Amino acid sequence: MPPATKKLTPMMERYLEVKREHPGSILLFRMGDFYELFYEDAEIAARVLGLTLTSRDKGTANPIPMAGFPYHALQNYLQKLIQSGHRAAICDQVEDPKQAKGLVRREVTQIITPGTLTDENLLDPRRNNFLAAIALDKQVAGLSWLDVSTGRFFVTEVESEFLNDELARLQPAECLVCESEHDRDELTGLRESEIPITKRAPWCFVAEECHRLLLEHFEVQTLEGFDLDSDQNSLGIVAAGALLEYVHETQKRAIPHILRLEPYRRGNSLLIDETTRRSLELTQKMRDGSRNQTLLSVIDETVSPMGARLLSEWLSNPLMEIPRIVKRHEAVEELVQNTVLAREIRDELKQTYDLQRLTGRIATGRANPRDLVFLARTLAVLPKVKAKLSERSSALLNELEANIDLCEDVRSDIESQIVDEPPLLLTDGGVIRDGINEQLDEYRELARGGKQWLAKYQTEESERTGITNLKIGFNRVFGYYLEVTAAHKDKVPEEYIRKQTLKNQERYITPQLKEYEDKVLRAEERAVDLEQQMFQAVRDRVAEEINRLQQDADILAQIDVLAALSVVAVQQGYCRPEMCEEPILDIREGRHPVLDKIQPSGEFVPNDTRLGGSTGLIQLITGPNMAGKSTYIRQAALITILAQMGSFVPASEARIGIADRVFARVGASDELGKGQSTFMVEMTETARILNSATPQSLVILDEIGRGTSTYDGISLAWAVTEYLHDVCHSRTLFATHYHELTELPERLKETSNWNVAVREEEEQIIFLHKIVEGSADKSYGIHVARLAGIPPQVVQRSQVILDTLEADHVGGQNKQKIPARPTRQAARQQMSLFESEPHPLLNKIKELDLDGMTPRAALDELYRLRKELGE
Ligand SMILES: Nc1ncnc2c1ncn2[C@@H]1O[C@H](COP(=O)(O)OP(=O)(O)OP(=O)(O)O)[C@@H](O)[C@H]1O
Repeated sequence: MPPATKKLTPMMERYLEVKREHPGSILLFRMGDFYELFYEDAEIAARVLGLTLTSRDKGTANPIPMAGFPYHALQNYLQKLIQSGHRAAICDQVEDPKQAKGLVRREVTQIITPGTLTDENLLDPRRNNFLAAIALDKQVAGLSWLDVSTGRFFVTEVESEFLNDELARLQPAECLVCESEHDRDELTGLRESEIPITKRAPWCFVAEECHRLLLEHFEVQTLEGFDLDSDQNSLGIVAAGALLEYVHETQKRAIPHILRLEPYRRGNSLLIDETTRRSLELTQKMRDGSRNQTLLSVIDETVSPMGARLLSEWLSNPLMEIPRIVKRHEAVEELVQNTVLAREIRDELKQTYDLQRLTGRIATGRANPRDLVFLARTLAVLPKVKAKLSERSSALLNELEANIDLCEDVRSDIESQIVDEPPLLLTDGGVIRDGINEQLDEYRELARGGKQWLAKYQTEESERTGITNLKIGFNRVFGYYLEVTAAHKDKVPEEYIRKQTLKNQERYITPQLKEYEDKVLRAEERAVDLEQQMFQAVRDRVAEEINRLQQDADILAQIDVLAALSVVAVQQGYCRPEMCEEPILDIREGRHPVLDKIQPSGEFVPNDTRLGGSTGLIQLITGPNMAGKSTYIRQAALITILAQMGSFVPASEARIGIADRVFARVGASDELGKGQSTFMVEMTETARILNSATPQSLVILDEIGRGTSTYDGISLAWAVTEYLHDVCHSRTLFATHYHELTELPERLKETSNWNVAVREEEEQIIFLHKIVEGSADKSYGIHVARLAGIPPQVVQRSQVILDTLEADHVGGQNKQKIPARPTRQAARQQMSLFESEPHPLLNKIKELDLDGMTPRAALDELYRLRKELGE
């Protein structure tokens, strides 16, 4: 910031004023054709955006650091700023510099933050970009989330302990919290996550004010119409109000496309906590957070961004009510059976644009001419989709078809006025069609035909006055003029007004020429102005129909998802699951959807899974490392989730009892950075399962108790299984290496032993990946260690130790001592046998023709070899 004593120019004064009003944002200050940054902002921009750092008032005692970029590169630089975790305030010139008296007025027209992006260049088309807000009470949290680009706005209240699960589901791009609540324990998870947090002043979270803001925005007297009771949902309303306040502040314009506040009820969908979501890799890979090789990536066959976002929502919120699930299954089935229909519908959907985000831009007045044309093209698809869906047998497809609003009026408004291929920018002109506005046609005619008129005027005047060499010229000072040489001076008519006298010529103007000049010169400008007005009128008219457009967007998204699921079902050979209320899981020839897709066709070994009903509730799965235990237990969870989201499942047959929650505790997650030990994390997660699992839940456990001493581990795993059996009574798949646990089925009637078959061939183990009844007798861990490249010396040594331990275990009393390990030298020699080149004598021995030698010759050879060795 500048030293107080320094006298600044009025523009820099304005800059500082705006900067003070927007603390925490990088200020992009429009100056002519550039956006300029000053002081610390310039230094940040130089670093983050790679701009050259220069200075204003160079050579003075206090030069101001400065950096800038051309205005048309704004989107590019904004993207980099946002991605590097900054927020940007865009300060534009809000009056025409030509008409400005004095300094051009500049105002911040938008604040860009990660959660309030609306520009399509800054958004991932296949993901929602949620802004979330949290309001805390003692045990409850109000949570609200909104995608400003589409206008979808939700609210809920959750017990604080489930806040992280909800955030993991939503993956917001930015989260608002009250600055006085920022450090509270409930927000530890949020603080440790990568979600950018924006602290807001406590006044943004005042309940009455938040409530008032919502009423005002939706222009309603009460929120009951949204199925929200102000009292019961007060914390949710605080969060929603605080969120809306922030959106107003950053968008700086009306946001009429936010039409509804939808209450979200946690209990209505299958609950999947944060750990489970991560462990099962539903939408993100555990290791790097990428989308590749996740469940979402293998089922995402959608052809539109709206469909892609909805599919991800369905996957994140699988349903609980059978009729709703079955309705989706029926629709998918109809499309599976009619692949031609599915293909044709998808071909139509490929012609659509992102209707939800287009609508958002239209409503906020940010739509450009192309957006309107894209909207019209999307609407043009509606009658075709509607026709294809007419008279279908499934209820959902029928319902969607019936609700499609063709919006022909909107489309004809656009098509009748806007050209088919308009320029991106209104200022380029040529947006509105010819022949619909006389004034506009005249301007255009003038602009195009101006030169012809001048030529005609010149000829006419020349003939009329007899000035044969009369010429029309133009200069910047007084525009168009008629030029007469000295020889014809006396023929100049009275009405000519002399403007300039040169050595050999005189220059004149006439009222007609001026009138025409005025028209020609300004025609283009006026045409553009008029086009702008006409375009805005069309846009405003379209904006009045947002409700209908959003409904169509939602319908197209659903059709896209259903068609995509049908394509997956056909391509991957999925079956329609039968849903039931009883807590059973009966999967025939089930496959892991991701591995099945990435492995070469036919290599994945299908397995049956049967839990509940007459079969026991709990399966203990033992078996060698690498055999496929984790894969098998995860596939059961993934199949349940797929079924409940409305998809077909990778199996030949499946009967699935609705699950209220799916829990997966799989391996050690990398929480060490968060100050917790691996074992602590494992136990915390297990505690959570035991405290929340119900007889409707499905529990997937992989290796409980591994992070502590063997006996502690076994004892914990044992007791956990008993608790799940006796108290939770949940369907459970438990993969373990503790063979001791295989005694459990003798004591717990709902428990059975399973293992993954392997075949031993000579030294080799062949993994068959087949789950069979009974317990495994060996782990083959050492074998797997060898496959993984553990040094042979370690492998051998571990085999010796294992043999001793096993003998102990079997022998009971007479504890054997683990044999001492080889000395270092011996170990080294042993190593050298494994690792270095074979000794040259070995080859000589190998090459001896023993059968062709006499005993004497053999003895001689032996002496010779020994001598050589001695040397
Ligand atoms: N049913 C199957 N068909 C084909 N390949 C499979 C199958 N199940 C597992 N695999 C392959 O075996 C690998 C190991 O599987 P998985 O991780 O499930 O083994 P595991 O028994 O849990 O091992 P560990 O006990 O070491 O964790 C998988 O990455 C996959 O490549």
